[in-house]
Amino acid sequence: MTDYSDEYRPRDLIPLQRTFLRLMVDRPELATHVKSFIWTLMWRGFGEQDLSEIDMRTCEVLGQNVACLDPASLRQIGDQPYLFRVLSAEASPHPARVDLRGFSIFENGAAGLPPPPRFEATRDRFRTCPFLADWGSMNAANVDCRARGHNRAGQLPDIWMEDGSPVRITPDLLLFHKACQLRDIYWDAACNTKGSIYQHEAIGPQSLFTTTGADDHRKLRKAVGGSFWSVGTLKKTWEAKIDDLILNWVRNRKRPSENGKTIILSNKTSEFAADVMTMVLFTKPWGFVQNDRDERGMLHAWRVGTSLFGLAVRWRFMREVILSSKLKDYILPKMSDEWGNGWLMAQGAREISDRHTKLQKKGKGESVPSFNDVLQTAIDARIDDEPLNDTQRLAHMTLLIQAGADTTGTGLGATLRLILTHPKVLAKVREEIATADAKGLLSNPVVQYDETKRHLPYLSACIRESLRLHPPIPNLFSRLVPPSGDGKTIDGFPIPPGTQMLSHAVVVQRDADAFGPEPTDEFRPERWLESEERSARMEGYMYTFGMGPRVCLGKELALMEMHKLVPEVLRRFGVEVLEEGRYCACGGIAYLQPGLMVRLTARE
Ligand code: HEM
Repeated sequence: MTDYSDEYRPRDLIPLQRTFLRLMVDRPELATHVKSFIWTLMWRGFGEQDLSEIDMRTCEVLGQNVACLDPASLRQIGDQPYLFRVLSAEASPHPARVDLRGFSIFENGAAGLPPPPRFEATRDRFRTCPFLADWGSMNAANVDCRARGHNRAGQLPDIWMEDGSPVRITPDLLLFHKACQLRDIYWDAACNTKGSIYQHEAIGPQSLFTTTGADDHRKLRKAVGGSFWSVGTLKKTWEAKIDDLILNWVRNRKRPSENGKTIILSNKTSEFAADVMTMVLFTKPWGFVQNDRDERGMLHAWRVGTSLFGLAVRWRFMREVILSSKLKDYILPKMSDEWGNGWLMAQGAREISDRHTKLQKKGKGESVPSFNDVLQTAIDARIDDEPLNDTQRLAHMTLLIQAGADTTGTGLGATLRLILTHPKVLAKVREEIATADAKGLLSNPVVQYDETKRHLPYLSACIRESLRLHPPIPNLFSRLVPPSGDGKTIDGFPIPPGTQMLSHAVVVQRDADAFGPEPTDEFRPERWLESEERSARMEGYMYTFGMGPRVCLGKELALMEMHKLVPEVLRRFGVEVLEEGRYCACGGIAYLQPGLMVRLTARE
């Protein structure tokens, strides 16, 4: 019998797995004892062809027995008949696994569609549309269903490897799911390059978010980031203006025609956040609050559009064929549109042009007020002493509205939903607000950011807990291990050069080692209040706003909005929840679907 021991080296997964397969081939009777088999890091040293052969072999030996079988090669999945054979075998792979792999944006992307089909439907989909299986580029979409699946109790946890080893989504893309692994991925300056799916023009010119190279990103971030986004500047320059918006928002809700009326509160919070963004960008908000509506359907278009956006960047066929043809005129938003993302871009362009006119007048000595908004910082920004051009400025403005409006709105809506649907939590929050109010610790008419943090610790804990449990951007943000070099080791796992590494907030923020011992899929604000030391440790594991050099630019702004509007809603209104909706992760973003439907009644 072959001696396998020389190839068996703990932690050295490749020889280990290779050896294991040889053992199974030699002694197929042992395969009946195998319950689950997942290839990990198996591709190193193999070409695609070899991988396919290895998979064939694996499926032959293990396909009939194991409950969870994960082949190694995923490219050209549609051309691999053995996969269908495995899928249709009696002992099929774990359905959640197949969901994860075989599930595309088509099934999963659009709101309102039925829940993800099990592998039967997935298999049918491949039969009819094998070209959908361009996994090399579409892979990332599929992890969305992990977030969704997680809500369907019991489906996903068992696909994680107990020892924390990464889950391979495609041959060169690894998903890490332990919170302790995050720092090694996102704080490593050598890996601050984003994967190639960000390099596309389907969504316009490069912005902070789509800049892939570490150096280019650093320069752009330095130019358009900076102290503007610090908590100190935001408080000094913008908090009073945000107060005005909150007062308007509250006034709308208190109008006789509105008081006691059924509303979708989570949509109203998004409208508020959208106006904060447009105000911070251009000084004068675009009217979401003033007109008490989703102006030009921008929020709606954003939610619907992210599925297309996801498809455009991840599906090579879409990106390279469809969007390079005339068809793109029918698919992508246009500046001539009267609504949605097209209108957003057109309005952004008008704001920029209007600003140039005003600055020219100022240059001629006319009386024009000074601006201290984001647009002004983009006009003043320099990269290597060169100003940005207007296309770059517009890309920046568009990105900020998209990145900061509905995301923060979802953060607000989800926090209110979780508080309102947990009666004990709600009672504690109300009591905390009432006590602080009675002591005169909360400003009137609008609570200040610092006051909530200092005097409403339980409410602050609710916000953190909501951001942990229901992150508004449950997306995959990949970083690249330098293609040349020795690769990298994370948590003891060797990662080959050229690998894309990523994580997912929904998954990682349920890691019991980081956020336990309380059940991590439950809303327990108390976990943040046990001790400062524990709370700081958990904060270090939070991935909701990303981490490292590409951490969210608007994190402090989003937190400020949440620490102001949430207490204001709860102290100004009685709230009857008519339909709580559900947290829905879709196309890389999340929102409440169909929404948090409530009746607000003004309190004296
Ligand atoms: C609760 C609300 C928000 C959440 C959950 C959130 C989440 C995130 C995450 C996870 C990233 C990191 C992406 C990566 O690693 O590549 C990010 C980046 C970014 N966010 Fe936010 N964000 C929020 C609000 C905002 C706001 C209000 C703004 C407005 C300024 C904003 C602007 C940005 C920008 C510009 C980036 C790209 C930063 C870079 O690559 O340098 N976000 N956000």
